[in-house]
Amino acid sequence: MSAYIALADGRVVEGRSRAPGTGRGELVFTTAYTGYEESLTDPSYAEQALTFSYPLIGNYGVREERFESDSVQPRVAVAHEFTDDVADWLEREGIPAIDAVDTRDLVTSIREQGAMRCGVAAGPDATPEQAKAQLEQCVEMSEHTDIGAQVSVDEPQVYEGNGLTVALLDCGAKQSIVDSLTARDAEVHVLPYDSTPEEVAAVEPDLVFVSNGPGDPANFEAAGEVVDEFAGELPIAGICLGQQVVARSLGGETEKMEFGHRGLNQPVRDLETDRVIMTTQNHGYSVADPGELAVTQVNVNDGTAEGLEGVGIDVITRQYHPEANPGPHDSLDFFDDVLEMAENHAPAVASD
Ligand SMILES: NC(=O)CC[C@H](N)C(=O)O
Repeated sequence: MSAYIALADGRVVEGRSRAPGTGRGELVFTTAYTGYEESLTDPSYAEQALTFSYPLIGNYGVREERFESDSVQPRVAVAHEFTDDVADWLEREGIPAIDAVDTRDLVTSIREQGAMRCGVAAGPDATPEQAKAQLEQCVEMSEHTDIGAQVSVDEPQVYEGNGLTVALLDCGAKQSIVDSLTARDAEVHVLPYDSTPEEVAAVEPDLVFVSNGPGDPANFEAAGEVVDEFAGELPIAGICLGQQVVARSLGGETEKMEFGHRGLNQPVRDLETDRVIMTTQNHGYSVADPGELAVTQVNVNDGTAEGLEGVGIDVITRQYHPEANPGPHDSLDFFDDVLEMAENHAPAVASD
């Protein structure tokens, strides 16, 4: 069965349909060699077409306990070869999947021209024209202004715990972030991405935590207002989109990267200890100006900001994914550090 990927550069790439349908999104690639279940369920991939550069995807099956959310998040999946397990899963989820593609060539195009819009058509009756029609409807990432609503909870959800209370602004949070906090006894209130400062204050948090999420951080204004309201008063943490939202709110700026960082072996140097750790990443924007915050960690490959900290205020953020899933566990201590910051933040814990 045939499949077509129409690229914004005018090319149409032919492959084999492994799950039928049409779709569109920003074509990006990940170099992750494991963790396809986690990547395919990571809400940060919403509105994207995900290409795996690793040639065989699916060789250890599909197990729900490894999912980061309850559905497949990219709009399209592309690989050199998908196993039947993964192809069947994507078909059940209605996500077009295409393999038998020269992914080395596709990745080279993305590296040279940047992440680009694409449209796909896959299945017995698929035609290049259908793929091109999808491409025509495909908008730039920053134009998905309602993307938060697609991935956030509608109503607050509470994970009970005996420790500190965390208000987690769910901009498309991975389950592992919640799990990393509850594993450290925190009571986690997962709040809608557009919660007001009053709604956040109502849970009496010891820590405000802005999650990862898809698309342009400029489209998460409400989360920025929460940060603006509480910075200096309550400790603040952020991961990935969370770092970007926090930086923007505190006088910084973000910019779109050429093709982003997506993989499991991005080296990050801590400027204080000079130690290098391997990190999991999945982002297409970066913090170009940290505003009031100090850059404490940088990417060894391109020098982009990987960690930010407050100067005189309790803020710690990371551009990479300390929760891993998939990927290395080098930076799990981030969760200990932010909870310690919250524990030591003098006015946060009421003494009746
Ligand atoms: N994983 C994330 O949180 C991604 C953040 C943002 N959507 C980006 O692409 O940069």
